[in-house]
Amino acid sequence: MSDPLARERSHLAASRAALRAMRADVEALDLRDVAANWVNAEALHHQVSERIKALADLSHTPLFFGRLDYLHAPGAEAAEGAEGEPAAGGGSTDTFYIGRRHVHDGDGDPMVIDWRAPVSQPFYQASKKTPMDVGLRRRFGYTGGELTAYEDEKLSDPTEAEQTSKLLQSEIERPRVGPMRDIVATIQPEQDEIVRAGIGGTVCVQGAPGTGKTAVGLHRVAYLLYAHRERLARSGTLVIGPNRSFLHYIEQVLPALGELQVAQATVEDLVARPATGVEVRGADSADVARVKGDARMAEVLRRALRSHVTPPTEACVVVRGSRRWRVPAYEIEETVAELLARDIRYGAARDALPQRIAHAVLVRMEQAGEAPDDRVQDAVARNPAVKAAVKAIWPPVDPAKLVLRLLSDADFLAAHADGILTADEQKTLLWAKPPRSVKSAKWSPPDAVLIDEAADLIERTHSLGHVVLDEAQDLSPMQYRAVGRRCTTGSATILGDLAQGTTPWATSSWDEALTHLGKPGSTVEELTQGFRVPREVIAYASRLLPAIAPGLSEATSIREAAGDFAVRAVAAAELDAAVITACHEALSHEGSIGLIAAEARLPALAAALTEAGLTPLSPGEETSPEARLTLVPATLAKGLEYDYVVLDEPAAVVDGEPDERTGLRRLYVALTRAVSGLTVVHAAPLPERLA
Ligand SMILES: Nc1ncnc2c1ncn2[C@@H]1O[C@H](COP(=O)(O)OP(=O)(O)OP(=O)(O)O)[C@@H](O)[C@H]1O
Repeated sequence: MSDPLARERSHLAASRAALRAMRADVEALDLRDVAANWVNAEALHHQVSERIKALADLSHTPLFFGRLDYLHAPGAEAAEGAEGEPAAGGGSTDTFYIGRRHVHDGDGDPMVIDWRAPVSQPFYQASKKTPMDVGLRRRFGYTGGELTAYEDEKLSDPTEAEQTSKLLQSEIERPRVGPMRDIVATIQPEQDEIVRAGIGGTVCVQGAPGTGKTAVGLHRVAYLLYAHRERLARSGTLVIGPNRSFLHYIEQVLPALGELQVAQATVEDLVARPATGVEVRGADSADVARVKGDARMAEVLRRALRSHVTPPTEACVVVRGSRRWRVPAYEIEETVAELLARDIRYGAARDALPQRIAHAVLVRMEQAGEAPDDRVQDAVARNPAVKAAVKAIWPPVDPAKLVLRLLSDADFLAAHADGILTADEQKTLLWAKPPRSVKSAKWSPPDAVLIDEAADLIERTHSLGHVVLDEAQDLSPMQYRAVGRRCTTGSATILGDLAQGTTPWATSSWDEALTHLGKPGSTVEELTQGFRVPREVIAYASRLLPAIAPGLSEATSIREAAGDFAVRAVAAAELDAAVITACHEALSHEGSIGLIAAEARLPALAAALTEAGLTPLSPGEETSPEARLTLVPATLAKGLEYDYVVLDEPAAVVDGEPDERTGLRRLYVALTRAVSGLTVVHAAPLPERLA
């Protein structure tokens, strides 16, 4: 077989056979004798069935997408994950095929190396300048699961010129259908650096629209799970996104990379039941939400909580048998002062107090010649007199009740907010009509965050091993704190774009956000290469940058296709019809279509679409060849992308927001969703900067 393509195809066939054999091996496992008891057996069966699922050979996802021929066998450290004699297919012992998962033959020798293994890294990082001991890098092209092409770079050959990869380019240009897909075959060097950054540190990524932030964050989770599997299996990982439709859009990326265990949530989910026990049914005006989301609220809550601690006024007298033991008030007071000064969690201090009082009793017993042991101390700690004293001094506090009182009792609020919040701010916080109970209160999302903060002051929140926070620019300081306390002992990947901040409290600096997250001084990386938006379209959208985020650099576009771009002015009476025409035009192309419009325009557009026989999908709903058009409220467009975008009435999108800057940022988001074409249709004048 001298034809290289035929040789590669035969390696693919052999690898697939090896994968089938691996799966058959697992399926054939006899678990009856291995598991000692029923619970073990259940757990084992579950593990095995997960493993069988993970070993499925998916015909539409190529088993490998690249190959590296090293000049020398890689050292032991680099070869981790590639143990055994490497693939024979390439004829050399230093040839490695790179794929989504590890595949080995019957002797345990690798046929395909996991893209996350150290040996695979040069596939993403090596260049003519730094060949990383790689002689040949080969990329494979597939058509419907068939290996049909390959492309070589002789990295260590000085006579060969650096060239851009056609396969890479066609992958980037490929039309989008359905949910987000992985980019494992084409991760770029600057992206790879973020993906493989160590688990110890938090990384923050600022990037213009379409620079791959979301993609990088998801691949980073997959990488960390590979490199620190056991640790993260114990502590857990979580991806946080702005809303359900966004999470739905990204939910298949990690499973496609073989990672089925990563939880996903919105920030609202984090602090909703069961974390706080309250149901969110209300909403706040921007003014109220801004004060509630301010970091100073943390100090108000802390003060309010600690105000429940009341120094004892009388001695604690414990009766045991015929004897009475008396711990004087001043002694208990000293203990209380010491616990307060230690600044441990309110609940932990409350748990410690009975033991401390009991210890004081024990000291007296010993002084009286008794020889009490630990059991006596425990019994004294549970004594009704001690319990009553603790209840009076350090009463249990319910976090929701604490927040309820702060928001309804002006004096209580003033007592703890004076010097922290202005009188006006305090007034803003107070409910006009205080609810009667925690249950009947119409809690808003910012309230739930306050309750979550209070709950953490009482009892430490469980920390995960790694958290990815996407669209991070939109969080309030209090929300950052809520995310931060979920990774106090772990690390985080923070992804966002300051120009796309559309909440009134959107952050203006990553350093500030990182401080609220509890990760001050973490590295901030910037991505500027755009993979989504065509050049002309990104240039048009970037006209808004000086107004919405001065100082941020414009994204470049590495897409070769110029893209379709049109701005159409029509008479007001023609607007709906012109939008429908633009949708029909878009539908004549391949791929997904997004019609983005202001909330206020949705009913009219939905009616016009229905009349035209076009039934639109909702954001996050899966597109299919029959249904490719989604009607997207501008408020939900963030993070999503469509091949063709029709943008309805920019002025209405701007007017839909409380202030102009937020409106223009919303418009910037809407303008940057298109992969292949954008048509702007308007009747009202365009915002000045676009006109
Ligand atoms: N290295 C790459 N190879 C191929 N496609 C890529 C690459 N990086 C990103 N993309 C694609 O570019 C598009 C934009 O990526 P992504 O959504 O991650 O960008 P983003 O920076 O999060 O954008 P936004 O700021 O709009 O949320 C996606 O379709 C993604 O798959």
